[in-house]
Amino acid sequence: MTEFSRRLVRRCWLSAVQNPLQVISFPALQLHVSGTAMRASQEDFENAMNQVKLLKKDPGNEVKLKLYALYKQETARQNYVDLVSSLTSSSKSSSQAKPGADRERQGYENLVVTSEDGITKIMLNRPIKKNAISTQMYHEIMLALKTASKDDSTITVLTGNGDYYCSGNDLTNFTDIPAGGVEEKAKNSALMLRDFVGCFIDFPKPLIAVVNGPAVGIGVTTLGLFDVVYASDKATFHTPFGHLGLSPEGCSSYTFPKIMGPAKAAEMLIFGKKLTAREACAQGLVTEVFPDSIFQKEVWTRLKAYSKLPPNAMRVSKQVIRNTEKEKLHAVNAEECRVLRERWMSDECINAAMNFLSRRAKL
Ligand SMILES: CCCCCC/C=C/C(=O)SCCNC(=O)CCNC(=O)[C@H](O)C(C)(C)COP(=O)(O)OP(=O)(O)OC[C@H]1O[C@@H](n2cnc3c(N)ncnc32)[C@H](O)[C@@H]1OP(=O)(O)O
Repeated sequence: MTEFSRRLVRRCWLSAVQNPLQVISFPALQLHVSGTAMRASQEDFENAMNQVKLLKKDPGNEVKLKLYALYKQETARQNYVDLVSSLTSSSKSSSQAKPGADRERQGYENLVVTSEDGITKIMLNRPIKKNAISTQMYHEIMLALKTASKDDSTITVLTGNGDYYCSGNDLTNFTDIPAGGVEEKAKNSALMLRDFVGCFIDFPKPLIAVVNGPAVGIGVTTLGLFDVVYASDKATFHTPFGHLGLSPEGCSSYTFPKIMGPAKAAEMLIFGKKLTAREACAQGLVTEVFPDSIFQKEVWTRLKAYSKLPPNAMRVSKQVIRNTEKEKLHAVNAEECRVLRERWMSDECINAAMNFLSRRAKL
């Protein structure tokens, strides 16, 4: 271990232990040598990362998560470039809609929300991260759903920008540890998840998923709470909870066995079997699959026709279909969040998240 990397690792650890909040805002791994700010080179940084992996004494989950938070800050400049690039691609994507005919809702950082032809479209707009849902996005989606539930559109659509529908929970969400430590983080996350899933359970109008590409984790589990799910034949459906040391959410522990039978649900939710769009359709999770080349055209033509049906009849029909289940779904949601709160503090879960963040594991 070089003197440089020893100092770098020591500084990360000391900061993490002494002042967790300061560590989160620690400037991207700058060292001060003889009064001059010196940025650690990529090589120094990678050396330090390797040394951390070789340490004989485990520094504990909390310190490890903070080290990875610092690791993510080193990628901040890349994130800036990525964000600009996602802005460019979102303006390309929204150009599919007719300019002027579309009422775009402002104020969302990672969503594009539009209303046209009686349809409110909520598009996850973080294509560079495969539409992984950051903490801020959870709040933005909740706000968009609450707003859509009261607007004058007749149906609401959730879709993704870019090649993915959604890669699930952003695995860096757990590197942002508050002063109360991992326990407080797990408690807050469970509360947020409960509210988030609650918005889908209570959504009063027809809710349609337009699954434009692969869906992972919570991007899949919540599909059981949609009224209709259309998928491109490029979409896949993956709930790798076992691999991540996690357990099911989004009411999937109840909706999936109901939709596809307990054995098929267990293969997905316990063993993480990934389904193709056609398999998901055969098992009832997806309503209809379209060839990718005609997916957008076919789906939007159909949705525009549906949106012209009498809105009150659609609303009432949804209520008749779903209302008897609501109480049960809220109870399932609460129990899933309680179990997950424990899971998030487990070594199995923290190690899996760190393996992904250190680029040692992908699905
Ligand atoms: C906090 C409270 C709520 C919690 C609710 C519980 C929810 C649980 C879940 O959703 S579990 C599922 C979590 N998701 C994953 O495990 C997916 C992880 N991602 C991957 O395995 C891969 O990225 C991939 C298979 C989705 C795509 O692979 P590939 O096509 O090779 O692309 P990249 O890996 O290069 O991805 C590009 C870019 O996106 C970043 N990224 C993708 N998915 C996530 C993610 N879920 N979280 C964070 N970041 C993600 C990836 O790191 C790349 O970023 P980079 O360019 O390296 O900066």
